[in-house]
Amino acid sequence: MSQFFTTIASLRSFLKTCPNKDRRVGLVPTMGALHRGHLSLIERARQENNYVVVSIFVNPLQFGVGEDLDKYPRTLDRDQQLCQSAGVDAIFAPSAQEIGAQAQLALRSGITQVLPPPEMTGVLCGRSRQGHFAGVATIVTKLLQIVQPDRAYFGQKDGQQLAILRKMVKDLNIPVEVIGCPTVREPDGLALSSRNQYLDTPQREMATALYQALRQAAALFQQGIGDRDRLVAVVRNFLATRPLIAVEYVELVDALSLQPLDSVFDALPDASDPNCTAQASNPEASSNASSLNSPLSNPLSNPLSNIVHEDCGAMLAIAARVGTTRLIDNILLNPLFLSESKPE
Ligand SMILES: Nc1ncnc2c1ncn2[C@@H]1O[C@H](COP(=O)(O)OP(=O)(O)OP(=O)(O)O)[C@@H](O)[C@H]1O
Ligand SMILES: CC(C)(CO)[C@@H](O)C(=O)[O-]
Ligand code: BAL
Repeated sequence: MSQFFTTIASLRSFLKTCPNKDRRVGLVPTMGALHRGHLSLIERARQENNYVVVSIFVNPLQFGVGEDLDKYPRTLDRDQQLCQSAGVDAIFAPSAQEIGAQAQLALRSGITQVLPPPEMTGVLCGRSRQGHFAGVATIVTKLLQIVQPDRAYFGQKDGQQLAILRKMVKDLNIPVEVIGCPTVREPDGLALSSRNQYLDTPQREMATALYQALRQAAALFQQGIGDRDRLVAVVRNFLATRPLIAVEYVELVDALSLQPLDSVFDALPDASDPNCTAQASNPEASSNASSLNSPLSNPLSNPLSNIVHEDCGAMLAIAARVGTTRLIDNILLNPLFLSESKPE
């Protein structure tokens, strides 16, 4: 039975009743309107912890003025049922007042903020969504303080967010392990997203082009081409033929630092980062690897062969409007594997 909490005090009391010895708490932060992407995070948290907490909070701090805060889908009853079936122990669904985050940052929310480095927030989505990642970092810090989990789970679909939260946890010495989880897709490849609900039928059909375009670039990479301009061009050319799609950006960046790359092969591992230096013999990491059938995937001939963590390497990322709906997607390009769920 999933317990349901709307106050910080009641959630904390519940967590205190969980036996401390061998207690492992996994937190899955969400904005609700749960789908199979969220469920994959919950499933992973279930496997790795003995208590799973899911937070459901549509966070005003991370919405800009004119964005979709008011119309963002809110499906709490259904979310509760899904959490129940997925074996979630506690759902935390506070009001904005309870969490102390009533207003958007741009409207002077009056809250102490966590500001990620501008180098990471000034690129990709940060260019058009000013203040968004400060809003995310601030609320995630609050959730981590409230729940104090051992592990927190985030999707690779929001790759910039994942990189920024990894950096935040490291820089602020927050005692939690950030776990990145692969993007879950519809059978035609579209990344699951709560905002897909905004698409009408023609838009939904065309939205699948985002992933198809990324796959074109992945195919080029499989031939050993890591050059930024060529990878970006193949994505842009593919999308240019889709009238309902307006591209905001297509960029190749380092998946951890988010800095622009001229080539996939410039995404060198950070030797000080244990996430990036796990050996290829690590069975868990190796099992995530999907062969690229490329000479580059030969670990012996490849200087990046020790990069096995699923969100290291280069990230080829897209943001685009499909009609009026803004969608994002990305793939990881890494000589050893693509960290992607394949379309079913
Ligand atoms: N398709 C997906 N696969 C894996 N994880 C996902 C997927 N979609 C969302 N997530 C992850 O779920 C967590 C909660 O995301 P959120 O509630 O914003 O859902 P969303 O579908 O990303 O919504 P939005 O439409 O706002 O982008 C985030 O860590 C996000 O990366
Ligand atoms: C991490 C998060 C729950 C913070 O509000 C949100 O940005 C999301 O759903 O990705
Ligand atoms: N999953 C990211 C939430 C947002 O776009 O606000």
